[in-house]
Amino acid sequence: MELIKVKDYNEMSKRACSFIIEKVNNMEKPVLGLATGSTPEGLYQNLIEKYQKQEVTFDHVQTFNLDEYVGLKKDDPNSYDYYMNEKLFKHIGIPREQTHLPSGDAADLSQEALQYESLIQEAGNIDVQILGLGLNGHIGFNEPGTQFSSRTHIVQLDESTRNANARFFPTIEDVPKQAITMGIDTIMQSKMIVLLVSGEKKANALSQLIDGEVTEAFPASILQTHSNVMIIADQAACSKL
Ligand SMILES: O=P(O)(O)OC[C@H]1O[C@](O)(CO)[C@@H](O)[C@@H]1O
Repeated sequence: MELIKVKDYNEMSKRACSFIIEKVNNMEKPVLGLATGSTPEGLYQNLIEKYQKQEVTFDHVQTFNLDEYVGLKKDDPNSYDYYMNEKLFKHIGIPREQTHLPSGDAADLSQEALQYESLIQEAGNIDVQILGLGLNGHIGFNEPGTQFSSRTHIVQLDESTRNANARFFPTIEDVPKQAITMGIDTIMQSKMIVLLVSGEKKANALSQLIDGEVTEAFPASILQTHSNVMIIADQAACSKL
């Protein structure tokens, strides 16, 4: 794993943006894996600015998001579909049919999970997967205890994850209890992984990811075994290393 230490959130976002643009501009058909949460918002803002300055285009790009809440419709302001559209897709001229998220309101969620896996394979797998880091070591919505061999599946969200994400919802009761997420093995099949980590509250998790044992009790620890991982982390997040 390569660790790039940067000053703060802005630097992290800019660094990630330059890296993605370099890939997108130099690949014929790049396949990007995207994440939600607060961490990548700065990256997406930077990408929008670069698009507006005509330094990058996205019409040849396909995207696959990590996860989606179960039970929310695409137009629900708390769905990840809505988040991605508002914070990135509608600003960068990417054809919506080239963007993919698992559908959290599919009638048959198991079938949806299988189909999502097939779509990723058909696209030739993910070239660069952007990841955030959960406080408990989750990646995507793969909570502690998830098998490393997992593929796209339905998960019960930990109370700690529901609490951490409650800030986006009117009340904690409104936070869904389930999600559909790429599995750990799905994420690990990405050719490259870029993990973004910012803030002091992530410092313990980052230290455990880098120096802890590889265990299903801390899902992100599996990244130690991937051959091409770049971590871009700010000073606060690196404070326990
Ligand atoms: O970036 P945040 O908001 O700290 O979230 C970290 C991770 O947790 C999730 O939001 C899921 O809880 C992921 O999508 C994200 O990568």
